[in-house]
Amino acid sequence: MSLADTQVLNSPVVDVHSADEVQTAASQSASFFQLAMTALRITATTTPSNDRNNNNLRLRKQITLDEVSYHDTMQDCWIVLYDRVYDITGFLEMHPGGHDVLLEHAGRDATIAFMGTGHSKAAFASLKMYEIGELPPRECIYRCKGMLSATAVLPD
Ligand code: HEM
Repeated sequence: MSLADTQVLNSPVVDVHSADEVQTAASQSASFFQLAMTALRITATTTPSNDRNNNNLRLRKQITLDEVSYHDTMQDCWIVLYDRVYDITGFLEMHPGGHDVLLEHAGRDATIAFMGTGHSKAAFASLKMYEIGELPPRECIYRCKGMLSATAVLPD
């Protein structure tokens, strides 16, 4: 190997870029970063698994059981299912199981009755339309930190 070859091998690799190239690369990686962050945010708000155990990132109005209890009539009917509060006034007459079973739980937690009647996935999905808030953490019994059971069946 000649001396010239040794010098080439030992010389540091110098990558020369113009200021424009550097700027373009920087702005490309910045926009990639923004894109990635946006994707993360979308995933965080739409992935059900983030919604478990009170880690939900969607902000819901907190409504106490006491407040729910005032809405217990045919004209103003709220129920609680899996710690979420639903205003089902407009749904009473449309319920395939009849309005009376719903009214029996007006102003109360209806989760156990709802569970026991084996509702379909479609019924679970339709809950979203009536959701108006959630119980404060101290009143939650299904979506609590450390909860081991029931999480697999919770609606989103
Ligand atoms: C907002 C809450 C509720 C929604 C959106 C809802 C929705 C539905 C839907 C879509 C069905 C038809 C079958 C199915 O797709 O599963 C159904 C049936 C039924 N629901 Fe509900 N339901 C609600 C709350 C309740 C509650 C609290 C009870 C309490 C007992 C109840 C009792 C029944 C019964 C007994 C049936 C069966 C009717 C039959 O097949 O003859 N539902 N419900």
